[in-house]
Amino acid sequence: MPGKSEDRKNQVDNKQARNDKPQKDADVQKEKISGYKFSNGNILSNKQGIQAKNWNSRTEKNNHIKIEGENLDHNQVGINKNSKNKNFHKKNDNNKNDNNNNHNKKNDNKNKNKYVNGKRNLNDKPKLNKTDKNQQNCPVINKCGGCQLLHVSYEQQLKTKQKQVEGLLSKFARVEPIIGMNNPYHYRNKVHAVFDHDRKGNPISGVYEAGTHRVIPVESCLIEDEKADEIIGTIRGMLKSFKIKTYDEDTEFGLLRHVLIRKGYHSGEIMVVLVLSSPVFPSKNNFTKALLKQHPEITTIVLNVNNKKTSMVLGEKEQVIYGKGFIEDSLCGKIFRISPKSFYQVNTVQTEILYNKAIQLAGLSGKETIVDAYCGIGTIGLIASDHVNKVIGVELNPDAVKDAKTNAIRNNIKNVDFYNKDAGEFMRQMAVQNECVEVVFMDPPRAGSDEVFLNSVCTLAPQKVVYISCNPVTLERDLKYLVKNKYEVKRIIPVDMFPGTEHVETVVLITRVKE
Ligand SMILES: C[S@@+](CC[C@H](N)C(=O)[O-])C[C@H]1O[C@@H](n2cnc3c(N)ncnc32)[C@H](O)[C@@H]1O
Repeated sequence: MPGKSEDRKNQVDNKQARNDKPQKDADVQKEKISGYKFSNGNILSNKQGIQAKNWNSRTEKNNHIKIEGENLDHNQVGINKNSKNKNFHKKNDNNKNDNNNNHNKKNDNKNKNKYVNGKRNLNDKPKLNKTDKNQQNCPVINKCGGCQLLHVSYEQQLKTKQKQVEGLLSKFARVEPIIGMNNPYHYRNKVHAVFDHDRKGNPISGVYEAGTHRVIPVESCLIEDEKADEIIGTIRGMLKSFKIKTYDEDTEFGLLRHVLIRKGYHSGEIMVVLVLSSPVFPSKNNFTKALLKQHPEITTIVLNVNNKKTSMVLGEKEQVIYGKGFIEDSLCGKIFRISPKSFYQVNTVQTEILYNKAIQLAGLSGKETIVDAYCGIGTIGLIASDHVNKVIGVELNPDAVKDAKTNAIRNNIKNVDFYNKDAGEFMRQMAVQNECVEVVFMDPPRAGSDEVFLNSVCTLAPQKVVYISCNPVTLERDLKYLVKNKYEVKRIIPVDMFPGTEHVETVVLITRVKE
C-alpha cells in the first residue's frame, strides 16, 4: 500500500451507516458550492479558504511553488491547464512536437525546474513562507521524497487530489467532494526508520534519500506518530553505550538495520520491531530493560532477523523478547490483532470513515451473503458482519488469513469464513459453483484487480460491488471493465488517507444494471 499515513477519534455510527440513502439534491448542491468535506463532517469552504490548522499556506502567498492553472496528475506529472497542448503531461514527451513545445515555451520554462521527466523535481526547493505563524516546516522535504504534496497547503492538496480523481473517474459518475482530515499531521500509526552511521561513525536513523540508499537523518516527521519518532530517537541514543553497531549495506557489517514501530490509535499499545542482521543480540536483556525504563508505554518488543542483501525491511525469523508479539487496536468497534508483518491501514481515523462509508454504500439489509475480497486481516468483512447474513473473506497472504481467523474468534463473530487463496481464482470457483452473492467488497493492492476476478464478478452477478482503491488509475481500468459488462457506477467518494503525499483512496459503489 502506498504511501505513509492519524488525528483520529471520529467513529462513525454504524446505525447511521445502515440507513444510508443517496443524498438529496439540496445536500449535493450544498457540497458542490462549499467544497471539501472533513472527517468530522465540516465543510471546507473554497471561498473562505479555510486552512486546516497548522498547514502552511505558502502556495497561496508565495509564487515559488504556486500551482495555479496547473494540476498534478496521478503520477505527479504536471498538467498545464492554461496550455493548449493536451500532451504536456506526457512523460519524456518534450521533443516530439516542436510546435507545441514552442507554444508552451513560457509555461515550460516556468515549470522547467518543477518537473523532471514529468515527476516533481526534488531539487526545486520550495521556499517557505516565513510570515505564516502556523506553518510547520519539514527540514528534509527536498530529500525524502515521501511527501510529494507537503509543500502546498492542505486545502490545495485536497483540491489536487479531487482533480486527479475527477480527471480519471468523472466519466463514470459525479465525483463527490473528497473527505479530508481535520488534523492532517502525525497520522501514521506505522513508522519505519532505517539505521546507518555518519562519517564519524555516529549512529543515524531516518529515511532513504529519494531514489538512493543514502540515509537522511530524520528526528521527527510531520506525518508520523510523534511517540514512535521519540522511541526511535531513544533507541538511537542508546546504541553507543550498548556498543551496538548500525548495519552497513556496503560492508554488510553491523547489527541494527531498521526499527519498525506500530501504535494502536485507540488502544495506545506500542510494538517495537528491531530488525537485526543476526539473531545474536548480546545485550538483549539489558537493552530491553533500559528501553522500557525510558518508554514504559511500549507493550511488546520483537526481534526480526533480516540477514539478506535486500531492500525488504523485514526478514522471515522473529523472536518476541517482551510482551505478546503483536498489538491490538479497535477499528469501527471491533478488535484487531496486528502482527509485525500484517497489512493494516496506516491512518486509523480515515480508515474508520472509509470503511463505514463502504458499508453504508452497500445499503445492507442483514440478509446478504457478502464477499470481502483481498481481505487482509479481515477488517472490512468483520466490521460488516453485524449487518449481513454471511461473510466470505479471501486473501493471498497466509499470515493475514491466520490473523483474520483469530480476529473473528476475538470478536466472537461466527458468520464469517476466511480462505487463503488468490482472489481471482477463488471467485472463478464460486462462479463455477453458481454461488449466490449479493455484495462484493473488493480492496485490491495498487495494481488493482485482474480479469479473472472481474469476469467472475460479472458471472456471479452480485447486485452491488463496493470497490475500495488506493490507485485511481487501476480503479479506472477496472471500472471500465465492469461498466462494459452490465454494471453502472453510482457513487464515487475520494477519501484522503495519506495527507502530505500524492496518494488518494477512493470508494466506489457499482450496481448491476437492471435487465
Ligand atoms: C489494500 S490491501 C487491503 C487489505 C484489507 N482489505 C484492509 O483494508 O486491511 C490488499 C490486500 O490484498 C492482498 N492480495 C494481493 N494480491 C492478492 C490476490 N491475488 N488475491 C488475494 N489477495 C491478494 C494483499 O495481501 C493485501 O492484504
